[in-house]
Amino acid sequence: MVDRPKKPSALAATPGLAPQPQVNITHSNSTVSAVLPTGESVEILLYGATITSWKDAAGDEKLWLSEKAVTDGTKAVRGGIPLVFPVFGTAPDHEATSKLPQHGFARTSTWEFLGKSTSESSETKDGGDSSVKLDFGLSDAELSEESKKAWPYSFGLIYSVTLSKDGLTTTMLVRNEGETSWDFQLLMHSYLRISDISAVSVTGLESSSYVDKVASPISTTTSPDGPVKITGKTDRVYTPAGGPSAPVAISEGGKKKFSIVRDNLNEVVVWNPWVDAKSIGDFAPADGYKQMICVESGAVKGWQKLEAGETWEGGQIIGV
Ligand SMILES: O=P(O)(O)OC[C@H]1O[C@H](O)[C@H](O)[C@@H](O)[C@@H]1O
Repeated sequence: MVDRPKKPSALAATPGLAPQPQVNITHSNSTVSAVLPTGESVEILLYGATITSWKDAAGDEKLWLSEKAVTDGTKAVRGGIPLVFPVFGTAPDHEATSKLPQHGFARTSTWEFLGKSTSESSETKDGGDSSVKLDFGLSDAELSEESKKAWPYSFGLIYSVTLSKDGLTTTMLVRNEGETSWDFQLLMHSYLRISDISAVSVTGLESSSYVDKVASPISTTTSPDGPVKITGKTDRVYTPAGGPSAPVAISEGGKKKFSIVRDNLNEVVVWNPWVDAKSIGDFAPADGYKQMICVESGAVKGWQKLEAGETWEGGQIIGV
């Protein structure tokens, strides 16, 4: 060993590394999971970059996942946070995306894990990392031949999932890597876990224009000046009057459970299939609709246009 008589005393006293998040790739490379030193955790399936679990420090699950969710990469996951891109629903009248299946290909493509970054916060007493950011990528190179044929554009997506003790942030960067312009829709389809839908109310959607997809014919109307209660099958696309930065809050029994703030995502889709859940093959238990509410942040009204080389970014923070 090299003798260092002039070794700086600070070096000699350097403490061990502060607690770091543990990030693991498990299940034969199909899942990425991270646990903060404070106990919060997240799990992301590379298939669809679908967040399938998000737990708080006490181990309580925040997301609803169907008991019959298929997680082997053969079908979009029923629950968690699937990603909708480049089309919301189907768009038979929109030439460029008309050949794509419902909600596009992002949720049924296998993403690449690009790595993690951490950040420290003085709030963490022991100086450990207070958040972890996990990045995932998808480009046309990774698409199935079928998807490439249906949507023949060059693109790059970077999806970042940031877990902190205060909540979960998901952001998407969309880049046009090709030489022609194209347009897209995008949605973060969050299935939030609640205990009893009859006790839930949603604020932040008051006096806002919304498309009621359950009404026949589908109609656009303005919501009343009060919280939204779910009392039957609900499928609505709101454009909240307060804009993306005004929180949409989900309370249960008067207690706030989630608060969602958006960036560049102007719409909020509220979905609960109610008793029709029994006709959704991978939705279980059939009365599981009582324990979930989808409050989804998206850019789904009209289209986001990207010229060659342009980048677009949008995201949400789900606070607890
Ligand atoms: O069954 P999926 O294709 O996963 O779609 C589930 C739901 O997604 C969104 O919330 C749409 O607004 C609904 O119309 C749709 O039923």
